[in-house]
Order: sequence, then C-alpha cells, then structure tokens
Amino acid sequence: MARKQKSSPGPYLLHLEMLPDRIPDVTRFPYTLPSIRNLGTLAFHPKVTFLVGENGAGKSTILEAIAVACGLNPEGGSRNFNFATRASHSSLDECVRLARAPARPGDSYFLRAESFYNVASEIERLDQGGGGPPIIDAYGGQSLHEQSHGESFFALFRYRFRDNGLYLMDEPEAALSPKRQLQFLVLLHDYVRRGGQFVIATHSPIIMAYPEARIYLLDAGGIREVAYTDTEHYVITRGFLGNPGRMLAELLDDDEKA
Ligand SMILES: Nc1ncnc2c1ncn2[C@@H]1O[C@H](COP(=O)(O)OP(=O)(O)OP(=O)(O)O)[C@@H](O)[C@H]1O
Repeated sequence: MARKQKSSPGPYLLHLEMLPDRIPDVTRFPYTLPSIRNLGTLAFHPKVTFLVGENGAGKSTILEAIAVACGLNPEGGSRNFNFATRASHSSLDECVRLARAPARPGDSYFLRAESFYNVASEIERLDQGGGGPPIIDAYGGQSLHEQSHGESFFALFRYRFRDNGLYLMDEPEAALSPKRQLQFLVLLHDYVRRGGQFVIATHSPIIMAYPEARIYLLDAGGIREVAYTDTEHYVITRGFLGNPGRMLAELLDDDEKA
C-alpha cells in the first residue's frame, strides 16, 4: 500500500507557465484577457505572492486555474470538497503547467470570498451525514452560517489552517474590518513561519503590505512585478487619507463637471 508522503515546509509552487499550443480558441474567454494572453511564466514567491489589479483584470481566473491544477475544487475549500453550484470554470488550468517544488504540503485550501457561503453549506451537509468527527470542529466548532461574514472568514484563518500549508485566497479582506485585516497579517506571518506558502488576490492596501512577498500587477499590458508603494491601491489610499477633503472636492465638484 502506498504510504502518504510526509509534509515539509514550503515552497510548494515554483512557477506557472502558459502553454500556448494548448489554447483552444484565442478569441474566447479567458484568452482574450491581456493578463492571460501575456501570462508567460509567473514565478511564485516562496512565501507570499499577491495578484493585484483592476476589477476584471483576471486575478480570480488565474487563481482558479492554479487551484484546479493543485487538485482543489474551483469553487473553494480543501481537497475533500468537490461540490459544484455553477456550470463550469474556465479551461485555463488545461493550458498551463504548474511547476512544483519537491516539498509536499500537509494541507491545501482555496478560499473564494464570493463562494465561501457555499463552502459553509457543504460543511453542514457533510456533517449531517455523520460518520467521523464533524468537519466544523476544524473551523472552531461553530456553524459558519451562524457567524457574521467576517467572523466566519476569521474562523477559517485562525482554526482551519495548518503547518506546512498551501493556501490560495481570493480577496480574503472581503469581509474583514481594517482591524481584522491587521490581525490577518499577524496570522499570515505566523503561518509563513510555520512553512506555509500563499497566493493571494487582493484589493487591500493593508494586506498587500506584507513584506515577505512579491506583488504582481495585472493590467492591459499583461502581468508585471511592482513595488508596494507603486501600486494604485497604496497611492490612491494614501492620497485620499492624507487629505480626504481635497479629493472629495475634486471628485464631487458638480459645477466643474457639468
Ligand atoms: N465565464 C466567463 N465568461 C466570459 N467572461 C468571463 C467569465 N468569467 C469572468 N469573465 C470576465 O473575465 C474578466 C476577468 O474576471 P476575473 O473574475 O478573473 O477578474 P478579477 O481580476 O478577479 O476581478 P475582481 O477584482 O472584480 O474580482 C472579467 O471582465 C469578467 O467579466
């Protein structure tokens, strides 16, 4: 009988490489997106890789392809989840190659903020079936549906993640207050020290400040690495908070716009 390989600290993912020969139709989604057309090779940071960019730039599409290539459910969850509530995910996972390091993660999980509700429902459905310890115990024991959106996210980060884990997260900040986003950074740092590797799509200027990370910006030109202080998220937030009155006056000056 094959023995389960022991987990060891990351990194687990080295790079993602586009295989242009496998693209079925360059005129169709997702290959029309500049970030995907020009994906080339995306080298992961050994600890944390951030994907940032405007709404619709293709961050979720790329993260989903990484998740599926890792054997995770495109709608989110651990390897044990295989529910599907929507028709299909993109075919991008079939047109990329994921280069892996020799180390094996002891745990992997795909958090999609947009479908975390469905993950919570699936946990309840599986736990109603009985047999074995309740899955919800790994999330702190309290039904995720009976907690606020932010509390349930935080229960996942705090209780469910493990040492030597590979974690893919799509907008983990979606439900978190600024204070909880700071606490998220503390947890992130702890999991990184315990061997974890993360790939995170985010709009949060707080979360993307994590220092042991690489930031990739997806835009009309494709994908490129950027410094934290060069991101629009940092520049716009800093400009706004530095002088909200001035920026509001510029934005809301009806006379000038009319
Ligand atoms: N199944 C689909 N068919 C056609 N177009 C799609 C499909 N799914 C997503 N798109 C489009 O592809 C683009 C990229 O979507 P994606 O969700 O990857 O963006 P994103 O960078 O994660 O955006 P956001 O920051 O808003 O979450 C969007 O313009 C979206 O409308």
